[in-house]
Amino acid sequence: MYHLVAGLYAEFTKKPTYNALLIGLKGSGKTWILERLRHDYLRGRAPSQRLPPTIGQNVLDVPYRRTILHLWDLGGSAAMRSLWDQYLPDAHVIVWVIDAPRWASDTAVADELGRSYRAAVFESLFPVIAEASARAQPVCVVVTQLDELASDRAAPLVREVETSVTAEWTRRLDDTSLDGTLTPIWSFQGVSAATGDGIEAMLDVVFRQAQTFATQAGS
Ligand SMILES: Nc1nc2c(ncn2[C@@H]2O[C@H](COP(=O)(O)OP(=O)(O)OP(=O)(O)O)[C@@H](O)[C@H]2O)c(=O)[nH]1
Ligand SMILES: [Mg+2]
Repeated sequence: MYHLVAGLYAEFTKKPTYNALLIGLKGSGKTWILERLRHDYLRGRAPSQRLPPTIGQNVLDVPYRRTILHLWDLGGSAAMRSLWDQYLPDAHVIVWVIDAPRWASDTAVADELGRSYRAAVFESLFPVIAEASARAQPVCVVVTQLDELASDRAAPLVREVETSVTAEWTRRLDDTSLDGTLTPIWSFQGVSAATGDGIEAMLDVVFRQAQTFATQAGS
């Protein structure tokens, strides 16, 4: 009897869980965002320079609005990207992380065949957006490390990323055989994992996107 009651109680009080997948180029700041959330919502340590590049995945469950946001943070190096495909289908929301200083300077990235940072972002982001759009999964593009810019440049840079990414997406749709009816459900957020600025607003947007997708998909 006890087990039955305990089982029913556990089932009754179980919180909905939404999966958020953090991806983006190596060194963009995914793990720092995860550690900032751990710090702000689970009283963990603030992110530090001692964090190594991610090999495989980091996981964090953030309690938020009577639900659990289950975050997967995957390594961004080219060798790690085959992992992304394995996680994509189970994500309720995809969080794509862009590093503001590198976007602003747009210098060549050695690990990305010497492409400029923006070109490397586009090359790796658009297949993910195409796949996500086909499944109606939402994408939150997060521009991070904004504390590295002068304060009056942060908001314009986030807008510039939005304009640039949406224009490039439209251009590629026109140029390729991608289905022209694919419409990304995306949002753009600016944060600093170092200071915590914008993190709460980002979490709220990510949560709402995940919840809407899960409700519509019945998952
Ligand atoms: N100033 C500042 N630096 C940051 C911030 N976020 C990340 N960094 C810097 O960027 C480096 C890389 O950040 P990570 O979070 O490890 O990058 P990642 O995207 O997880 O990289 P991989 O695991 O290799 O894919 C950190 O060691 C910090 O030096 C931020 O918000 N502000
Ligand atoms: Mg990492």
